Amino acid sequence: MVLNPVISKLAGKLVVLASASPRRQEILSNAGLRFELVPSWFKETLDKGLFKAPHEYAVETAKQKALEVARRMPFKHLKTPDIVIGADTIVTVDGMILEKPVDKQDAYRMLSSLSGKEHSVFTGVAIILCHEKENDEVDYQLVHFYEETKVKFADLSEDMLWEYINSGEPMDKAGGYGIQALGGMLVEYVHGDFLNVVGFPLNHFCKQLDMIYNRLELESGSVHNNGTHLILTQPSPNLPALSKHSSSSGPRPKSPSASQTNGTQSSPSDSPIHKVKRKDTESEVGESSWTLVNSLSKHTDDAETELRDSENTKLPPTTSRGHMIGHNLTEPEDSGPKKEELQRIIELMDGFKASKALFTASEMCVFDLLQSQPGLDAAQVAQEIKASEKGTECLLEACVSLGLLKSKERKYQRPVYKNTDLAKRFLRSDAPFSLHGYIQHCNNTVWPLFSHLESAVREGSNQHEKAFGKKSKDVFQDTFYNSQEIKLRFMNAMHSIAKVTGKAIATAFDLSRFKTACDLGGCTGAMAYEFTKAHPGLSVTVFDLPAVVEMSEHFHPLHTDNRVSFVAGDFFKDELPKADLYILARILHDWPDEKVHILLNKIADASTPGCGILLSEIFLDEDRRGPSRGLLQALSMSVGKQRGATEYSLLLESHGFITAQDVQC
Ligand SMILES: O=c1[nH]cc([C@@H]2O[C@H](COP(=O)(O)OP(=O)(O)OP(=O)(O)O)[C@@H](O)[C@H]2O)c(=O)[nH]1
Repeated sequence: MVLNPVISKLAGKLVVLASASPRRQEILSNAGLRFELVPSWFKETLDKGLFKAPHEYAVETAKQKALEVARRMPFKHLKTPDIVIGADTIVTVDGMILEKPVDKQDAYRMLSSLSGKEHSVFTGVAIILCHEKENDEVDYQLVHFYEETKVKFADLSEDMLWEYINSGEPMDKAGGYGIQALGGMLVEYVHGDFLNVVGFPLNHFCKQLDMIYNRLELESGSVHNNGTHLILTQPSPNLPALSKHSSSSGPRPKSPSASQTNGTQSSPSDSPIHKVKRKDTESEVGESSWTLVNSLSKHTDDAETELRDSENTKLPPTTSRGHMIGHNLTEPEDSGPKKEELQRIIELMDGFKASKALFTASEMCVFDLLQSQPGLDAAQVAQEIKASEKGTECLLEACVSLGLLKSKERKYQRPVYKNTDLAKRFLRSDAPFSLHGYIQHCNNTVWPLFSHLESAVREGSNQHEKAFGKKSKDVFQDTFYNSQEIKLRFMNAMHSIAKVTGKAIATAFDLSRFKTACDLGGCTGAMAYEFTKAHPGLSVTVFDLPAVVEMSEHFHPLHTDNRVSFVAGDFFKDELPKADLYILARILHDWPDEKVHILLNKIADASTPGCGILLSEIFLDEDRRGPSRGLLQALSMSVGKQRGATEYSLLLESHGFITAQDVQC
């Protein structure tokens, strides 16, 4: 029996703790985790000046410790672990990073700098999930996070300091003290996770395991954390007769009681669903980010977020590990371009080439072909897709470098190609989680719009006319979408996204009290089917434009479920079907505030107390500096608007809905 069910998810897996720290070993084994100990050989010598914030340094060191072990084990231990855990603890005070003291004098300098002051303890943690491939290569999926705890020291007399140093305790401990032993006597208070100070943030670790094993699993696989949030809201019980309000398009008067009822939100500890948490209060659990690393390349799509997050806590660079020399508060001299900086810029410059290679391979049905005929060489593929041999070879090689295809070298023969697991799961057109439709939309609609980005920025308007020769005001109703082919393509895109994300959205909240739902703009019904699959007592009405409903039949002939029905109408003009729960998945960002008010007004009119709205969108950070995915999408949006959680909550509140729960999935 283990107390935490997520720990039990690791039973039967080869879990490796890449740490020599006896405290980390003790914390994890006390929690019931069974692991093998392989201390990391990584030397903690990263240049602190490269990091904008101390936690970035701790996280990077943790990553390097874990990666070193993950890479070494298959060769030196002749086995590949399933999971490798690395950690690094540092102390920060007065703009300095303190690690383990190198000698007594160093310990004295550290401890006297902590005397009478509050300082921060950061532990960066890296969890590496290793996936062995058929060709003996290993793919590494990297999850990393950090935790911050504030600790205040009492004023320390010289006698106390030296007595403590002479005890020998400080020497192998970050900041020169061990809070769990004699060092505890020096401490006035601790704000945050105590075990984080000792060397391992167990609670945050379990939450991450939960994310990995319970929350992000999509049937047989997992999805990348992409910054999509959901809000579940319900009308404030203190607003009487919601449905009796006039249906004017303006906001309803805000109820002063609406925000008070927020106090009843469930807490992260008693529910898997996190309560609404603003960025400025998030430090209790720190930040987490996900990076996918394969054996050849590193996709750092969250690097930008990390750099942004760090800007609030700039540290001057220290010159050596944990030493207090070099209180340099001025900018360091520019020593020329750093490898990491250049790499980031090059990744950005090349990003469009990677996208276009993926789109082209997908359009030319390369992934479908290699699914039905794995092991073709470039000439055979070229013949099948009716393309030049030279061009095909380049495309196949590019796809290999992007982790979409695998190639096998053969003696005196040309290499042969087959799909990677990623391509099998997401890129072939008949895969259950196929993104083929969405990729086609990106290639044929989004790409042309982005090629006119400069005009869009200059003119502040959408570039449909330049890109497609047709003006577009209302993308869903105007001439551009009147073509059957384009409409079908758009529906295909929405269908594939709904299938990939639907289960996570449908299961993010406890919806057991809702019996009927209405998926507004529910398109092909893919999302509705995920809801009925996940909730046996729920019936869902898909409400969408007549032309969409008519064509939706193409998408669900095999999945007929009598709990999913379709109603045709315009949600801005027509009466909405009655339901206990209204689903708004990827809808509101398409519209300006005036239109959103019209729609929310109509939902409020159709609602009775106890009804809810489930909102799924990419939420911008409160400072609107991320996530990039949302901000980049905004560049090609015509009339819509990307918003943050607070902005959405205020819009909902102005129509009498309180934000009950917010969850990221
Ligand atoms: O109050 C306490 N604060 C810190 C510690 C221990 O300090 C070290 C921090 O060092 P690091 O993160 O570099 O880890 P290492 O010991 O070198 O082990 P690795 O092999 O994992 O690099 C850590 O051991 C904390 O437990 C403490 O005990 N009390």
